[in-house]
Amino acid sequence: MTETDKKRGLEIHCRIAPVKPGVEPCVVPEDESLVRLVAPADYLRNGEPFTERIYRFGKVFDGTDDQRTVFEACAFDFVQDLIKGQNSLLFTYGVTGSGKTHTMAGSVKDGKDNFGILPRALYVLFKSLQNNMVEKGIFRPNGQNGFVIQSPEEAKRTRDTAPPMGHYEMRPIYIPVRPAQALSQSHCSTVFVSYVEIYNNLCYDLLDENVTDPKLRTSHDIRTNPLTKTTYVEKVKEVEVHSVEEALEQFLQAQERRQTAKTALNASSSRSHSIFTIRLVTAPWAETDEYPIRDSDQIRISEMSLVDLAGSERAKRTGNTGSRLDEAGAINSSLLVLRQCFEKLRTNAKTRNPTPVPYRDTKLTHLFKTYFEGKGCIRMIICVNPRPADFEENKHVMEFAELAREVKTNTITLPALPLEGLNSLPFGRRDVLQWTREFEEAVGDFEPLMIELFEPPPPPITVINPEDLKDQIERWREYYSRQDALRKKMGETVYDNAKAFSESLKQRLCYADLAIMRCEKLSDELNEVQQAYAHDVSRLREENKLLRDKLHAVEYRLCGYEAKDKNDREREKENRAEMRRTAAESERKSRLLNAVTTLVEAPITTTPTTNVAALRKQFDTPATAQDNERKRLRTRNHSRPPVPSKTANTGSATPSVSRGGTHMNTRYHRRSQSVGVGGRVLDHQPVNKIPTGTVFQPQLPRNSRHTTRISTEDLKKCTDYLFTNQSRDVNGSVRTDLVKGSIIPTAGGGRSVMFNDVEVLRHQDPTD
Ligand SMILES: Nc1ncnc2c1ncn2[C@@H]1O[C@H](COP(=O)(O)OP(=O)(O)OP(=O)(O)O)[C@@H](O)[C@H]1O
Repeated sequence: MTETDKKRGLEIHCRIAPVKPGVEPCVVPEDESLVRLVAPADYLRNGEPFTERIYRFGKVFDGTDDQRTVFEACAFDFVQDLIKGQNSLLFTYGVTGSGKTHTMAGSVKDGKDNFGILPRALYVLFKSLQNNMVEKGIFRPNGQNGFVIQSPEEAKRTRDTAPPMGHYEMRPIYIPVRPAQALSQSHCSTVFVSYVEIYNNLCYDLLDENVTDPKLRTSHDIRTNPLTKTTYVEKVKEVEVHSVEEALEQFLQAQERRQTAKTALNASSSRSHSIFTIRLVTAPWAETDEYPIRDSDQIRISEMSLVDLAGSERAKRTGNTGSRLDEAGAINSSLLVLRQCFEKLRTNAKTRNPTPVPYRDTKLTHLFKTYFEGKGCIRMIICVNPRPADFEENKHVMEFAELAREVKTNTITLPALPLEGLNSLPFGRRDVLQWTREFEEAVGDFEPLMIELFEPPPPPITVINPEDLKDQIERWREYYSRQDALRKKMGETVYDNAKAFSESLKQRLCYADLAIMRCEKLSDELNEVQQAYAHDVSRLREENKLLRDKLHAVEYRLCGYEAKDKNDREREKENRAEMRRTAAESERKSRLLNAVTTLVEAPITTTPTTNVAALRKQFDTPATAQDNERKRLRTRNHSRPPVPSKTANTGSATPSVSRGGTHMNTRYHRRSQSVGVGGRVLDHQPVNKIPTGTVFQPQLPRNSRHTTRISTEDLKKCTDYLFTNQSRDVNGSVRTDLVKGSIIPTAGGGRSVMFNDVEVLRHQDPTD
C-alpha cells in the first residue's frame, strides 16, 4: 500500500449559538470566515478596556445556521473519506453550555430534524453502503485494533450468540441529506461502533452493558498496535451495526452511562470527554459467493472519531463544589495538555530539533497521538455562546482556536477504495447474485446452452435489396432450426422458463437504463437550476443576514424601551405612594389644627373645670409635704449652700424650688423661645391654673401681658399669643397644652390669632 505524506493545518470552524433577544452578543459573525470578539460595555481588565479583535476560521456558522448546514460543511466530506478508506477526527471544543453536544449529537431521541453530526454521518454512511453490507459475524475484531474474517460456521455462531439489542426501539428515521458516493460493488463492508468516555483522566467503555453500577466499572488502558503503530483503547467493545437505527440504539444506551450533571451553566453538562468511533471494515467480494475473499491482508479499515469534549469551565461561575469541582479540574487539565501539545507541535514545525510532544500526559491526547502524527484529517468545531457573561472564557477559546489553526500535522493519505459512480446502476451485486440464482434454477443443467439460447435473432427481413432476400430468409431459417434443436434438447418447460427469464432480465435492464437516463436528466436540471440560482441564493443569504442584523437591532432597542417603560412605571408608582403619604400627613396636620382650633375657639371659662380645680388642691398638698421633708433633711445633714449660676440672665443652674414646691432647673426654665420674639406676648392663663412645678416653663418677655380673660384691647396691644390649657387625661395625669400663635390684624380692623405651635406637657406618676 503506497502512502503519500503532506503537511496540513488543522481545520478550525466556529459555531455561534443563538443569542436571546435583547442581549448584546460578545462574539459577532463578520462574514463567512471571520468573527469579532467584543467586550461587554463595563468590561475592564487590570483597569484597561478590551480592544475588540477579529479571529479567522475555516467557516463561521451563526445562530441561524441549522444542523444540516453544519453537518454538510463540517462532516459530510469525512463520511465520504470514510467510505474511501481514510481516517478522520472531529472535535467539538468550547466553554460549558456553548453547544458542543448539540452540534455533535443534537436531539437523537425526539426524532425531529434536530439531529447533530453523529446521526447524520451514520445516516449518510448506511445509505451509501446499502449494496455492500455483508452478513454480520463475518468480520470479527482481533483484540488488537484489527479484524479477521471468520468462516461461515464461526460467523453463524457469532450471530446466534450475539446479545439482543437494548431497550431502545428506534423507529425508522429519515434525515434529508445528500447521498455520498457509494463504495464499489466489488467490495463488501460492515460497520462497527465503539463509544468510550474519558472521565477524570480514566478511560471507560460506554458500550459495556455488563457494568450496571458506574462505581464498579474498570478503566481501560491506551495501547499501541505494534504493526500499524496506531493507538487504541484496549479491550474496548465494538458492536457491529447494520443500520442507523441500530447504531443510534447503542449510542442512546451508552449515553445513559455517560457522566453528565446539572451545573449552574448547563442543565445537562458533560463531565467527561466522549469519543464515538465509527469503523468501516471492507474487503473485496469473493468471485462466486456472498462472502469476502478469505484473506485478512485484504481487509481495509477506516475510521471516523467524533469527540465531544467536556466544557472548559471556571469554578467561580459554575458554582461547583466537591466531586463536580474535581471533575472540572480533570477536564481543565486535560484541555490544558491538549493546548500544550498544540504549542509544542507549532514550535516543532519551526525548528530543526523538535522536542517530544507531551501526548502521554493525558489519556485524551495519548489516544489521538497517531492522528497528530498523520493518521488522518483533524477538524475542530469551536462552539461559542456569545452571551456577555461568557466573554472572559470565550476570549481564551478564541486564543486556543488561533493556536490550533497554526498547528500543522503530517497527513498520510492512503490509496482510495474504489467508489461507484453517482449514476451507477440502481441495483447491486446482491441483485445480480439473486438473478443468477433464479437463472440457474430456471435452466438447471442446461446452462452451457444458454449462450445459444440468448443468441440475438438476425436483423428483420427487408426488401430494399431483393438480391439479399434469399440470404436473409436463409439466416432466419437457420436461427429457428437452432432454437428448435435447443428446445428439443432442453425440453419445453426449461426452454420456456429460460426465455421468460431472459425477457424479464431484458425488462429490468431497460428499467435500469431508463432510471439512469432520468437520473442524468435530473442531475443536469439540478446543475442548471443551481447555476441559475447560485447568484440569487448568495444574494438572498446576504439579505437574510442584513435583515437578521436589523431585527436584532430593533429587538435590542425594544428591550431598551421596555426597560425604560418599566422604570417609568415604577417611578410613577413611587410618586403615587409619596402623594398618598403627603395627603395622609396633611390630613393628620389638618385634624390636629382643627382640634387646636376647637380648643382655642371654645368659650373661655373663668372658672376652671371642677376636675382641674380639684386637682390644684391635690397638687398643692404633696408639694408642701415634700418641702417640709426637704427642710427637715437639710437641717439634719448640714447641706451645702446653693452655688450661684454663671448664666445669670437665664437664671440659676442650681435646682430651685418653684412656686408649686417642685424642683426645676432654672437654666432650662424658659423653653418656648418661639413665643414673644420681637413683640409683646399675650399670656392667656386659666383662672385656676394647676402649678406644673416643672423645669419646662415658657420664657416670656418682661413686657408680656398676663390675663385670664382676653379682651380686644389685649389683642390689639400684643403681637403674639400664648394660651395655657389644662386638662386631665384618661390616666388621671395632668396635661398642659401651651398653644402658641401670632396675632394678626384683620381687614375689618379687628384681630385674629393664627395658631402655629402647640407644646404639650404631661405629668406622669413614675410608679405607674
Ligand atoms: N446552535 C444552537 N442552536 C440551538 N440550541 C443550542 C445551540 N447551541 C446550544 N444550544 C442549546 O444550549 C444548551 C446547552 O448546549 P450543550 O449541552 O450542547 O452544551 P455543551 O457545550 O455540550 O455543554 P457541556 O460542556 O456543559 O456539556 C442546550 O439546551 C442546547 O440545545
